[in-house]
Amino acid sequence: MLEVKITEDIRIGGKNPCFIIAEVGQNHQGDIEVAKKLIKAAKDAGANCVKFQKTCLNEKFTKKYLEKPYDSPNSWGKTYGEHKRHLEFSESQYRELFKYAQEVGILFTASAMDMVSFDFLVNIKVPFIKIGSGDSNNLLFLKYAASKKIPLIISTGMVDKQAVKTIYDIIAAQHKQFCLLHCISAYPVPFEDCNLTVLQDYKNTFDIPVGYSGQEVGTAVALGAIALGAKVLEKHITLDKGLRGTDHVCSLTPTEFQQLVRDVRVIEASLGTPIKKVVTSEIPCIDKLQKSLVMGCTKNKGEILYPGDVKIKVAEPKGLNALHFEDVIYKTLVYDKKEDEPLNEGDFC
Ligand SMILES: CC(=O)N[C@H](C=O)[C@@H](O)[C@H](O)[C@H](O)COP(=O)(O)O
Ligand SMILES: C=C(OP(=O)(O)O)C(=O)O
Repeated sequence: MLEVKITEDIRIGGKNPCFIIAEVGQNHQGDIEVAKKLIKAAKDAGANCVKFQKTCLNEKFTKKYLEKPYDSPNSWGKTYGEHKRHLEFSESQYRELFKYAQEVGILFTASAMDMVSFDFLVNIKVPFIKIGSGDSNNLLFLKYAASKKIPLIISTGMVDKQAVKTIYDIIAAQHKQFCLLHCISAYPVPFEDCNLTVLQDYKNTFDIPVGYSGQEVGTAVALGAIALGAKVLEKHITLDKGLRGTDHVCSLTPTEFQQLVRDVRVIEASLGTPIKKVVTSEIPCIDKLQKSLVMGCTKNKGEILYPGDVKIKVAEPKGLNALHFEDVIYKTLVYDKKEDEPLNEGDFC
């Protein structure tokens, strides 16, 4: 499988650990100090990257859409435009956050919600750009993004497999430095809609790293994604799930995020090899509790071992591994043997 190079030291895919993105999105409430707290929380939780959402409102939305009333407990204004303006950081605020993330020591990026935002992110030199599910049908934008040759992580919510193949073809025509994330765009996603096994299909279809962007509640599904081979994992992070905003409900607190990262690393370590074998750590238990072949009764040299004469027990010293039961019966004893004595190679012929 191809690897995607994010920095000199960080690659996605292959045998590299899963790349974990803490998605701040708009959980900063439009407050740069909250945004900084979330950057620090992402770093402390062990995420590889912290991500925001960069939008140029007039590029992403029509004027009419921005004038639409947004009457919702999650709203920051009377209209959708007012709401989004409250949540959008300026370019200089983005630079400040980028610098802060560098000071804290965590990769920083954003999803580009339109071409103007894409150019801005290229300009400030983020290591890669995320394209969210809102653009999974935006073939013009995808072509544009591909032409810029910057690594991309692309979510695939709100479209079917045919469209995902189209996304793949568009980017792959330019380069293969991109990942596709399985994603269901609902806030929160009901568990039965997560369709996590899509990841297996992505893995079988595409020769690039695939991952998961999860909008469901909690961490269990994300961990399932790791077991299914996700090489990128994105989850929202929040300081408080009770805050105003559409995404808090499906976000993780800093403590939960930290637990998630820890659990991801445990699962990765535990996936190991598909070849079933006895491993070194089992030897003490083999020595202590694995069963072996012993005499079921006392018999003398020259007598035949019938099935009822051989028993399988935990013994000290050990006899032959009990898997050899069939090899022993109907053989002739070459020594006298007492009940419970182990049976070893050389004891019969
Ligand atoms: C599809 C997409 O962009 N989804 C994003 C990423 O998950 C979300 O964060 C939205 O920006 C958010 O849910 C919008 O909420 P509101 O409409 O209340 O600002
Ligand atoms: C919408 C986004 O992502 P996703 O589709 O993965 O939720 C985003 O990153 O802005």
